[in-house]
Amino acid sequence: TRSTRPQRLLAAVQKNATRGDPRSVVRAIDQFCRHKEWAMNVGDEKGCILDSVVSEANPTYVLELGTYCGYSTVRIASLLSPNSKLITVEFNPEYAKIARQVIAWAGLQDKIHLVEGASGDLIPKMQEMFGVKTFDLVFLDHWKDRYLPDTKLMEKCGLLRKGSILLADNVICPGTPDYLEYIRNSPQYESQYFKSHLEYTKVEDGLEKSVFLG
Ligand SMILES: Cc1ncnc2c1ncn2[C@@H]1O[C@H](/C=C/CNC(=O)c2cc(-c3ccc(F)cc3)cc(O)c2O)[C@@H](O)[C@H]1O
Ligand SMILES: [Mg+2]
Repeated sequence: TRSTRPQRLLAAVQKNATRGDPRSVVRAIDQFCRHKEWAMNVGDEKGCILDSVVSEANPTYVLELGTYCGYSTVRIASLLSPNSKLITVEFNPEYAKIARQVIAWAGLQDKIHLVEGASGDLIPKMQEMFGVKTFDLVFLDHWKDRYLPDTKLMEKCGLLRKGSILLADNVICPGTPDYLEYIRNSPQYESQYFKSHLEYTKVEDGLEKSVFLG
């Protein structure tokens, strides 16, 4: 049977990236998506904004919602300090299988916990499963109608502390109107919009960075 796009993306990583070199994995995926097949990775332009937010936050515990093929997982983890951890949530087993191999090729499996399941089921278990108290940074990049309910769930579960950062992809395209409305009007968050473009295109998109004020 014909291969899937994630399988072809993984093959491009294994062909063009150097084992143990996360930046070469990121570059190989961007090349594949720009010149061969578009895929819904955060991409290189928004990826630079992601890099600066991660570097500035220097987080110990990071949560990513929506692993897909692991592009942003590798991009974020490559910037983390030695004893920090990235937990990434993915409910599609096929995507999880590909992402595990992309993460392994980058040599980042010791920094990353990929947990399979739905975010709504896993968020309430984060503390018991991983001994996490609160997350310093959350990257939201899963189904766009899940950003708001999962943010409310993280608040309810006490997973956010004063200064925790939420960084949301695609707030313009495909768009997350209910999330934007909530987060920009809530007195519990200080938000900032980083204008950019939809990965590998000239279409407008952007990231919304929101700091939880506690
Ligand atoms: C509740 C739950 N729990 C666990 N995993 C979950 C989950 N909900 C989704 N997932 C997982 O996360 C990824 C899904 C990502 C969804 N992202 C997008 O739809 C997306 C789309 C575009 C896009 C823009 C313009 C177009 F014309 C077409 C597509 C760009 C993007 O950057 C996107 O992120 C995928 O791996 C899915 O299995
Ligand atoms: Mg996205």
